[in-house]
This record gives sequence, structure tokens and C-alpha cells, in this order.
Amino acid sequence: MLDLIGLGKRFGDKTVLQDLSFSVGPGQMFGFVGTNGAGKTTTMRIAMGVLAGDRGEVRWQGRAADAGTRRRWGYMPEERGLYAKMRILDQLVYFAELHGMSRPDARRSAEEWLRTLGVSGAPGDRLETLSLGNQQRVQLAAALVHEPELLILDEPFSGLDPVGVDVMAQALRSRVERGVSVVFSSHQLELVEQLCDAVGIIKDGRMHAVGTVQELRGGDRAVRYRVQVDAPGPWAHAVPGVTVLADGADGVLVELAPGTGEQGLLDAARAAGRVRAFAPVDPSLAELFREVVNGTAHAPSEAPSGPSEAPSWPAEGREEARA
Ligand SMILES: Nc1ncnc2c1ncn2[C@@H]1O[C@H](COP(=O)(O)OP(=O)(O)OP(=O)(O)O)[C@@H](O)[C@H]1O
Repeated sequence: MLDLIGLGKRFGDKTVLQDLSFSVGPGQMFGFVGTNGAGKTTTMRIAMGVLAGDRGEVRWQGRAADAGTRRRWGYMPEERGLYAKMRILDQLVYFAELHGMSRPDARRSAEEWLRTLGVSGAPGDRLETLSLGNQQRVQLAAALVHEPELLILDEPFSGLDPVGVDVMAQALRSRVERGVSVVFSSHQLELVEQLCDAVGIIKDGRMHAVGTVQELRGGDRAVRYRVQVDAPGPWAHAVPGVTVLADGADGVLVELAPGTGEQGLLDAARAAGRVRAFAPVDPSLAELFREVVNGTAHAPSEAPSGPSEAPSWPAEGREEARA
């Protein structure tokens, strides 16, 4: 289990991280999302010991992380950082040996990851001769080659084509199935929603929400339905407690006021014509993200009991939600 506890960081007189905490359990994939400049890279650098935090702790399996601990972790830094002129296989073997692997094991593992990640180019090619997407795959191989217990990946999906995204996602899933903890940052929220067991949304250096996407959807938010009826006209507008948010070819998207049951909506739809579709619509992670970033998030009704058990909404977030 990785625990980041109360991290704080200032650059000059600018505070970039404030009391930031989250945990990633074994076999858990944690998506770290936030606006540009929110503090994701800074957090990951502090976790990896590349940058010193001003406050807080980085713990692994209940103990303060040190250089020995971090040798068992894999890291894909934002600035990447492989050697452009070095041959692909040589540098993977080199990184694996740095992490304590024997040369034969390092070579076997490096060759296997190059194959698994579908790196196009011969193992003897220099990195700089590969396309950017292929260099990125090699970068992931460098993070994976020593079979780490924890992966910290800064925007691993950026710049990959859809096939590359699938390959990378599958590689991460296979690690998680083996009990590896994975934390990665991304602006591709659909992907984060698909892949991650838990998500943390950071804004201005503070963690504003942590939990599963389902948990983040909780709270007293209004329920939405999409309804498609074979009937012209604004039938839904007259239904009490119902607000029409959108009306298009795929039906109407409506929001029910708190306490309004869906039965009245269904009755009105049936009275209007043949009902083709009638289904609740959950907000996507992208919508939840916008709510957090715009300060309109709905706080869950129950108090959080901990970052890995329930979504955590700091007091400030709750104030914003009430405002
Ligand atoms: N070495 C540094 N010196 C001064 N300020 C810095 C330094 N590194 C980061 N910052 C500032 O810290 C803040 C957080 O940056 P960080 O790179 O952690 O954000 P991020 O969430 O990773 O952003 P992005 O999504 O754009 O990659 C930003 O305001 C950035 O300008």
C-alpha cells in the first residue's frame, strides 16, 4: 500500500501542494487527474524522492519510503528521460540492473516487455530512430522491466495512438492482476474512468475528491434520465419536478428534482407516445471533474471514513457544494 500523507510543497512564495493525501492499495489502479498546473507531477516527483516535499510523508507498506524501497518501484517521469543515442535493449538491461536484476534476468525481461508492448524497431536500434509513440512504449518498458511492486506513471497515455493506448492499458491491467499498485496521471478522463478502481481529483494543489467513480457520483445530486418517445412536441416540459436539459434525436435528457420519483416521468412519456428508451444517466468522470474544478460538486451525504473506503471531500469542497 502506498500512502501519501499530508504532502505540502512551495516553490518560492507559491504554494503548489497543500495537505495532499491519498492511498493506493495492492492490485489497485489509481487515476490522478486535475487541471494543468494542479500539482500532479510535483506529487509524483515527491513520491519518487526526485523532489523533496516541505511537509508530509511517503509511506510504503506502512513504513517511510527510502531509496531501497524506491528501487522496487517503477517510474515514468513527465520529462521521460531515456538515452536518445543508446540502443533500446541495452538501456532496458541497464535500467533493470540498476534496480538489482542480474544481467540474464534483465535481458530476458527486457526482450519480453519489448515484445509485449509491441515496440516496432529492432532491439539494437537507437531510441532516437523510433517514433515518439514507440519511444513512449520503451519508456513504459523501462518502468516495468524490473518487475516493480508499484508503478508511478506521469501521463503514460499522452501521445499514443488508439492501439498504443490499448497495449499500454493491457500492460497496466496485467500488472494490477498480479497485485501491483499503479498510479498514473492523465487528462484522458474516459480512459481513467474505464481503467481505474479509484480516482483522485486535484485542484490548486489540494485533493478535492477521492474514491471510486461510483462513489464520486454519490451525494444529493439530482437524478437524470434519458427518455425517447415516438411523439413530437415538448411532452416532458409539463411534468412536475422535471427539468429538460437537452432535447435531441436520441430523446430528451431530463433532471428530476430531489424527491421526485421517476414514475411520473414514465407515465407522462407513455401518455405522450410509444416509449423507446427510458434509462437513468450517470454523470461521467469528465462531468464530475468539471463540477469539482468549477466548484459546483455535490458532496456525498455521508461523511467519508477514509481515502480507500469512501470518497473524501475536504471541508472546503463541501462549503463550495453548498454555496
Ligand atoms: N521547479 C519548479 N519551480 C517553480 N514552480 C514549479 C516548478 N515545478 C512546478 N512548478 C509549479 O507548480 C505547479 C504545479 O505543477 P505540476 O507540474 O505539478 O502540475 P501538473 O498537475 O502536473 O500539471 P500538468 O497537467 O500541466 O502537467 C505549477 O504552477 C507549476 O508552474
